[in-house]
Amino acid sequence: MKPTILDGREVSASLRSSLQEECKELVEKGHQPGLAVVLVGNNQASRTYVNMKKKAAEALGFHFELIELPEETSEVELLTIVEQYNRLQHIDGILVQLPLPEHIHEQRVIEAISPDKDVDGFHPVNVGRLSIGLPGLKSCTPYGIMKMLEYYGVDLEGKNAVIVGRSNIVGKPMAQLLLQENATVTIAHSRTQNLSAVTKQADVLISAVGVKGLITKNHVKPGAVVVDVGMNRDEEGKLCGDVEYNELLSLVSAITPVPGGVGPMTITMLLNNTIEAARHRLLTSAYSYTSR
Ligand SMILES: Nc1nc2c(c(=O)[nH]1)N[C@@H](CN(C=O)c1ccc(C(=O)N[C@@H](CCC(=O)O)C(=O)O)cc1)CN2
Repeated sequence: MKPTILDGREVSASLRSSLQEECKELVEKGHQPGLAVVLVGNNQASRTYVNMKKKAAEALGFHFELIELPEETSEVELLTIVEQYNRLQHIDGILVQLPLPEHIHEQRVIEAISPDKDVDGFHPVNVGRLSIGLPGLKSCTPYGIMKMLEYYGVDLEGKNAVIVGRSNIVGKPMAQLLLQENATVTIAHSRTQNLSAVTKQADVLISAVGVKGLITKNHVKPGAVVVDVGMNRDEEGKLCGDVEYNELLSLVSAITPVPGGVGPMTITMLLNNTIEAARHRLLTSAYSYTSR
């Protein structure tokens, strides 16, 4: 039987149309959701992603500000800008595009963003809240994967979920989200012994490593659901994931393509988080929207 292709563009289109309605409601209440994105330096891929964020945010009706800073920007200058945006009442979400130039300490910058405006979900307060099941802003890529699995009706209850990769941005929050849905979760990583023996246990296998061709048919149990978070380039410069997609089509029950799988969900969940942040600030803060 043909596998279900987990189509991130389709899921994104559906979620974005609901988010557009939610944005309209907030505007009618007197507040336009505001997103500020900071781009430091000349990384071309980062510039592409930031432009995609701008286009998506404006299409929904958000107020969007792009703060472009030169490669030589110091950490102190960047921290000062983040602190300014923390105080701006018309800004609900702040995102600093990663990676940052090497002379800037990424974690210090992440921690400078107010947790209430941390639409990437990377601040330790949000990470901690996720780990104990409290509401908070969630990391966009794993949150998007959960939305995708929900859209396609993938049952997680009691299932073996194996995540390959233990990054703070994808692997670890992915584990927390799957655990919340009662999956039995394993995180494999670069020191895992006999990786294929571990991944073959997976009903749901998520690869978030960034190594082209890492996951082959020898790593996958027949009928598994496979989610590819990898963003790699092949010899011709074409975008590809961690998973040997074509080889797995006859083996799996569902699979994400690259491009067109997880990637679009990352930006959709950023939009979702900005709306969540705006709603939360509207409910909890005493500030007046007229003070903009
Ligand atoms: N502050 C952050 N920095 C980075 C994040 C992040 O979530 N927050 N994630 C990645 C890059 N990223 C968003 O910033 C991102 C990557 C890829 C896509 C995407 O839609 N990819 C498309 C293909 C696009 C292309 O052709 O190049 C796809 O997979 O279909 C969206 C967002 C690192 N930095």
